[in-house]
Amino acid sequence: MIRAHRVEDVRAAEAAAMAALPEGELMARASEGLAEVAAARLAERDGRTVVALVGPGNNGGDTLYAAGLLSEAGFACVAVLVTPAGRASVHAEALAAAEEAGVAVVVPADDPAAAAALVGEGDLVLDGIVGIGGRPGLHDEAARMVDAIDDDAWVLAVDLASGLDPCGESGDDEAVWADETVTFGTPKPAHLLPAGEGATGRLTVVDIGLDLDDVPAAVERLTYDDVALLWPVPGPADDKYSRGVLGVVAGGESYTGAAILSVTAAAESGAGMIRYVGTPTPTGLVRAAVPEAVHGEGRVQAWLIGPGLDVSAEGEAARAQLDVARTALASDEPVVLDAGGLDLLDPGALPRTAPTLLTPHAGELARLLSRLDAPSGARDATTGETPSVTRADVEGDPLGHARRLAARTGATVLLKGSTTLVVDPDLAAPVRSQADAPAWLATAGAGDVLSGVVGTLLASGLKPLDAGSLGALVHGVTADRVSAGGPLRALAVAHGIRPTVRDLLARGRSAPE
Ligand SMILES: NC(=O)C1=CN([C@@H]2O[C@H](COP(=O)(O)OP(=O)(O)OC[C@H]3O[C@@H](n4cnc5c(N)ncnc54)[C@H](O)[C@@H]3O)[C@@H](O)[C@H]2O)[C@@H](O)CC1
Ligand SMILES: Nc1ncnc2c1ncn2[C@@H]1O[C@H](COP(=O)(O)OP(=O)(O)O)[C@@H](O)[C@H]1O
Ligand SMILES: [K+]
Repeated sequence: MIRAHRVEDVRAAEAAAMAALPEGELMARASEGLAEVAAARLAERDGRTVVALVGPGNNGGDTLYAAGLLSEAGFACVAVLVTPAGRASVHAEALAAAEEAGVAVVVPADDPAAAAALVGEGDLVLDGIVGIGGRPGLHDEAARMVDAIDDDAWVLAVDLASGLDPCGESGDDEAVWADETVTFGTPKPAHLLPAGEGATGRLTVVDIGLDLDDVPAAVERLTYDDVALLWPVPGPADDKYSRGVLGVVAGGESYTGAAILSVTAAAESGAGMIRYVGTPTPTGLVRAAVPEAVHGEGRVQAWLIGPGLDVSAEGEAARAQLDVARTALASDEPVVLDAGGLDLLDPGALPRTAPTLLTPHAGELARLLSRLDAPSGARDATTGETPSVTRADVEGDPLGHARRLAARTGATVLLKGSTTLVVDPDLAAPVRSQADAPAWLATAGAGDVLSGVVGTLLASGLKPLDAGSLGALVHGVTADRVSAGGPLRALAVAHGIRPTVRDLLARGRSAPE
């Protein structure tokens, strides 16, 4: 698992490490690690010239020391001091060391055009303007130098792309857009959250000896090796019931395909048993496509409610299906609520007592929050009234809105997107953030497949945070394999889950202790 820590926890760990080390040792470790990565990238790209953009704090200090090491290694290095008071406001010892090592020093205020021209010559640019002490945004002079970076240069952000909010709460509108970030000790939240990861680029962590093992993370990302740790693997004493029965209320006469996709994905994920509840057309299709599923109500360990479900459908069969969904929601069984099922959430019946996982995309989350916010609880985007929350609002601040929905409902919220966030209703718990899928997965029916995977995991007894994030990881990795760089269809992703889980489990078995 990749764990990103809060800035205050990083600072405390740095202070503890510094107290036990000779002065300057931590910064030396950071700058040596940074210079090593920079030298490797220069060698890969046959680069010779290094431009270091240097700000006023320790981030600039790291960068100056690294520039000195690169100069000693034979690269042509220029330090551009993007600080209001030029030389006077940069890390003095680091500046002296850099100059001693042969780094040329330029103050843009003296001649902005000449400084910009020099910046444009860098094969590799070290962004050392600000790190974890930075506020979002760049001042004008820094922005001018960043604009002068050549399109072909490799931009290496030091600790954090300058201009980002280190906490990853606010956007990246004015940040440096790095090809790679070399961070120290541990990732920071901005590296893993939608508000920062685009500007972060490839993430490389340099170990500087911080001890954060027992410090709770702010953001977590599951990796391949977590599959073997978390995936429910049956033992000799298991039977189909003990492994977890998943009830699926999905599909209707309008959207028949969603039922097949979610039930297929559940079967491919290894559900002990699937009980499907549908209307006649999807029922016939599920019988043909997934003969393993049984039909009708019965005891389950979790319900998946909603893919392709039309809550306004009329007719006896649709009403009977919706009755099952409402009874399941009112029960004390775990529930995954997806797509149309989200419309069944009754604000008066929240929070549910049992584990509950909501799996909206941005538009569904906006619609649900708008409905829950409305005084009557009845307003809906489809009525023509202006919703209080729009899709654009959610896309502008996905984490904030996922947290808001989790707080409002007491449920775990999985917000789908190119980065999928899973937020626990205990807002102090780490946020899970998964970004494993190719953009080819943005295709109709992909969400139905995800719901079948997470439903199976919830039925097997995983808590919603694990079920959601593990499901998103496996869904994304499967999509990547199925796509192999080209188009994919949702049904192919569903069929790819079984071999993907098998291979990820085998990887866990062969991993060294
Ligand atoms: N604390 C430590 O022991 C270590 C810190 N390290 C480095 O130190 C960095 C943190 O250093 P600092 O706490 O000095 O903070 P930074 O160097 O990140 O920046 C703080 C300075 O930048 C100014 N500033 C903030 N936002 C700005 C903006 N948007 N535009 C322009 N100026 C802005 C502040 O007024 C302050 O002077 C880390 O990111 C890391 O690179 C590493 O050397 C490892 C050890
Ligand atoms: N740009 C993207 N890159 C990677 N994955 C994406 C991207 N856009 C969407 N996804 C993923 O594709 C799936 C789409 O789900 P959803 O919007 O519910 O589709 P549908 O309702 O048609 O099934 C989600 O798992 C989401 O995380
Ligand atoms: K930086």
